Amino acid sequence: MKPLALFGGTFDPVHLGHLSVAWEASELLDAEVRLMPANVPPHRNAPAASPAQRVAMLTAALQGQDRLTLDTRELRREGPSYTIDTLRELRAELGERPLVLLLGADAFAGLPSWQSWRELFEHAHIGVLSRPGIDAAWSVDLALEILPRRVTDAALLHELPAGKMIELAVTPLEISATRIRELLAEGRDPRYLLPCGLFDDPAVLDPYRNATL
Ligand SMILES: Nc1ncnc2c1ncn2[C@@H]1O[C@H](COP(=O)(O)OP(=O)(O)OP(=O)(O)O)[C@@H](O)[C@H]1O
Ligand SMILES: O=C(O)c1ccc[n+]([C@@H]2O[C@H](COP(=O)([O-])O)[C@@H](O)[C@H]2O)c1
Repeated sequence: MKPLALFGGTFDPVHLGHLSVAWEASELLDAEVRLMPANVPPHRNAPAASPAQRVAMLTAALQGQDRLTLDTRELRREGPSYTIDTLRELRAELGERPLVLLLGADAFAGLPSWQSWRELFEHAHIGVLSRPGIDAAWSVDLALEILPRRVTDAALLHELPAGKMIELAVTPLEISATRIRELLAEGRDPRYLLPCGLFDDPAVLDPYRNATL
């Protein structure tokens, strides 16, 4: 069965790195991919843009195609947006349909600090997206949990609802939201690091202009 893949993030703002790796993951996994903004990202400072502003940017970014869609379920939940809560909810909705949680290599390296992280595999597979500049070294905890779960054939993820891990070698794009926020705060214009839909409304990037970082 075709998997549903979830790509969670702060998206403060969404950039071409996010879109490109999500698009390639959808091709490599033959999966529907949903971008899912976190309301209160658990392990970082509050985003500069509000949930409504981040949704407006994501909506603009996703125009003109239907392979990548938006899932706003975490924005309806108060408190830290723990991924385990989202996966429990989705698993109850999906029955046996395969679910893949997509994580950049940096987020994946920090997985053992996530809420109930081992339980994530009861509800989903994990797809790890390569990211430039991120060392592939895993902590012992992570390696012990992951190595028995690792597969290289994406077709296996269509046959089981959850429990496997796959590494997805995507085109390296050294773009981060941090760098984009820095450029905008300096009064610069990171036009070609961002999806062109974000320039339809000049006010959409205001949360980052003249900001104190
Ligand atoms: N260029 C990229 N290549 C691969 N994965 C990425 C890239 N940018 C972001 N990701 C992944 O996208 C997910 C959401 O990331 P997030 O919204 O925090 O973006 P970010 O660019 O890492 O932001 P920030 O610089 O604010 O931390 C994470 O799993 C992250 O690892
Ligand atoms: O569940 C957790 O404990 C947890 C801890 C850190 C990050 N996450 C999720 O990981 C995704 C990427 O987070 P971030 O901070 O890199 O944007 C986003 O969906 C977060 O909600 C989840």
